[in-house]
Amino acid sequence: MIEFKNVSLTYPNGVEALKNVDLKINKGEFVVVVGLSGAGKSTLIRSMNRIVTPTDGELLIEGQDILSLKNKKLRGLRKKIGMIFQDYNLVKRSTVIKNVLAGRLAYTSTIKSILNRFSKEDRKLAYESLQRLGIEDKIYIRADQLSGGQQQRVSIARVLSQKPNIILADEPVASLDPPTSHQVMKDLKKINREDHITTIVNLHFIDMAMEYADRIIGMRDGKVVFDGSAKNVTEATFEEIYGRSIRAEDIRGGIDDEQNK
Ligand SMILES: Nc1ncnc2c1ncn2[C@@H]1O[C@H](COP(=O)(O)OP(=O)(O)OP(=O)(O)O)[C@@H](O)[C@H]1O
Repeated sequence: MIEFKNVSLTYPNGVEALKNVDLKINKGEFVVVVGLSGAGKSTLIRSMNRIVTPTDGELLIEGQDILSLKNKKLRGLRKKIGMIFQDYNLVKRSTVIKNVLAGRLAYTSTIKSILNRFSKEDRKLAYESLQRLGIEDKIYIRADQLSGGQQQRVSIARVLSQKPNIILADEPVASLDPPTSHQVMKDLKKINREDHITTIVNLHFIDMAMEYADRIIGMRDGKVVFDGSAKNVTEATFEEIYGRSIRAEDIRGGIDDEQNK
């Protein structure tokens, strides 16, 4: 379980990005965090693997307050949390398999990783992760030769090979076209269902949030202003979260294109 207890984060420039956040996220949940740009979604997600550190409150992961973790213990936390970014964060000039094996780095000694001596088990796991994403045929292709959707799938395979307990995805579909966006969300949901990995995804498209989330958390101005089952969410809920009416840019669309494929 992940538990935020009265968590606040003020950046050094004085911006209060999180204000008294209280949240409990249970194992295996698929949570989508929505809100306008600047609402604090990235800060919330990045707090959980301490890319940023809240300045107040307690943040418990499996009962442990992670806010004071340092060095080895912090690396231990990050080993079990997979992160997916909008821009994929791949080593573009490396092959797909090398990028996926990077998910094993926390389990491999520095010398072995420099020499590229990953174990047979690690290679098998990396290959199986690519298979689950349906891109095993790209194994020896350089990452920068792939489409955006394929690159995002490589980054998901890298996270899978890390064997995480939690996946954090920060706007994973923001750079993709509508049909590819749906495919990536389906991949994330499938992994969540099959492996029971707690998954927290930031999105700013309301139709995708409604389509894929079990639970939706709405943020505005650093605060959690909505938290509930996706089943009970309507356009009016988003208008309340956003504090304005819905616009075309809030909708990804494309679900029909995907179904017709
Ligand atoms: N490193 C930083 N230093 C100072 N202020 C920051 C930093 N990162 C984010 N902020 C500010 O904190 C607030 C919340 O930003 P955050 O990126 O968490 O929001 P968001 O909802 O993810 O928005 P977006 O979708 O635009 O990334 C914003 O006002 C932003 O300008």
